[in-house]
Parts: sequence; structure tokens; C-alpha cells
Amino acid sequence: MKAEFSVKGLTAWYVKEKPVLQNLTFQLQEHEAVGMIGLNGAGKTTLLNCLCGLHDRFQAEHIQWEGEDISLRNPAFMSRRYAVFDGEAPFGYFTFREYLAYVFGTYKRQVPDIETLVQGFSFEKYEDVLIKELSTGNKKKVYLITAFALRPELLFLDEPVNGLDFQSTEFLYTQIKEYKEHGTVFFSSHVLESVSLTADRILLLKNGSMEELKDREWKENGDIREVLRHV
Ligand SMILES: Nc1ncnc2c1ncn2[C@@H]1O[C@H](COP(=O)(O)OP(=O)(O)OP(=O)(O)O)[C@@H](O)[C@H]1O
Repeated sequence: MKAEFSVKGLTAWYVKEKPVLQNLTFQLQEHEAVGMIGLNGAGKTTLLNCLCGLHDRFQAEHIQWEGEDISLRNPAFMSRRYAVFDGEAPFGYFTFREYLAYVFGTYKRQVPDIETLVQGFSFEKYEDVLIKELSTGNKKKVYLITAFALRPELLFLDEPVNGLDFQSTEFLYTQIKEYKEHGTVFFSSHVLESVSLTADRILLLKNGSMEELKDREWKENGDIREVLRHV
């Protein structure tokens, strides 16, 4: 099977002499949920920024999508992916409804029925409030609901659990688990439970490189903490 999305030999830096990511290689298959974990400063956000065309200080042997080399800022690729970043609340002078309409317009898609998502994230009261006036968790929900409504083939989520209450966190887990029906979701998290409960595979970003936790180790062991003690 061809990898949906393949990154080979990616090196990224802020200061060229001190790369944050070094010769990093990983692949995402079609229709899977992949969690990425790593210590503070490991480079998770930097990697997601590279993949979203927001950080251009990197080089790679290849970045491929469906077996073809791609440019990460190519509109054709960008229209098939969407990303939610942590701690950012762009379009603050839009309400959620306005933002949703704007995003769907940009992606040239009709806004679908989002009632289940709005209810699941307990967001009914906030759809017409300016984003900049929402609480931290509700700001996060604006972009998560948009992401799960949009259902891009490739969805990047940076720390999606951060800021969510316990009910919305549970709902988020169901959305990540079910996402593979629509496409591939690649997300970073510090909450081990969020990856062990939802991901098909877990990637560990460490010393600038990516390694995969062996399936049977964390699934059969059942305790990801125990597995991480040995890596
Ligand atoms: N704008 C920047 N300028 C210079 N260095 C940066 C910048 N942003 C991040 N870094 C550095 O790059 C490294 C990786 O940071 P990054 O935010 O990607 O890590 P992370 O794994 O997402 O961390 P965390 O888990 O704390 O969110 C860190 O050493 C950080 O200090």
C-alpha cells in the first residue's frame, strides 16, 4: 500500500547550526489515527508548522502525498488538509458561524449539518459570539468543530486536548477514533491517555527523530507509561 503522506529525512531549524529536527522520517497511511508524543521542546509544534507550510527553515529528502513529491504550500495540497494549533485563536473578530462559513468557502465546500458536533462539544451557546471573547476551551472548540465538520483527508491537530473540559475531551476522543472513516488524523499530545485510547499508532519524537512505539508493546501491555519507561 502506498503511504498517504510520507516524510523522509526532514531537518528543521531556527538556528541552522542547531537543528530541532534531524533527518526525521515517518509515514501516515490512509485512514488511520496517529498520535505523536514527545517531551517539552522536542519539536512537535515545529514539525506540524513545517507540514502546514508555516515554518520554511527546513529541508527534506522528500515529502510525498499519494506517492508524488509535493510542495507543502501548494494550494491543491492545502485544500486537502486542515490544522488546529494550540494556543492560537485566529480570526478573533469573526463569530464561530462566520469563521465556519469562511473556511468552507475557502475550501469550496457546502457547510454540512454540524448539530452533533456543536452538541458534543457543548458549544450551543457560543456560535454567535466573537471568537476573541470566548474562553480558552471554547476558542479551541471553534477550530476543532470546524476541523471535524470539514473532514479533510489529512487533519493535523497540535495538542487538541489542551483547554478542553472532561466532557468535551471524551467527545474529542470519539471524534479522533471515528476520523479514520473520513481520512487520516495526526495529532500531538502530552496526555498519554489521549493517544493510547484513540491512536492506531504512536510516534515518539525524541532527539530530533521519530520512532514508532511497537504496536504490541503498548497495546498488549495496556500501560503506555510502562512502555515509555524503556524508551
Ligand atoms: N520561534 C522560535 N525561535 C527559536 N526557537 C524556537 C522557536 N520556537 C520553538 N523554538 C525552539 O525549538 C524547539 C522545539 O520547540 P517546539 O515548540 O517545536 O517543541 P514542542 O515539542 O512542541 O514543545 P512543547 O511540548 O513544550 O509544546 C525548542 O527548543 C524551542 O525552544
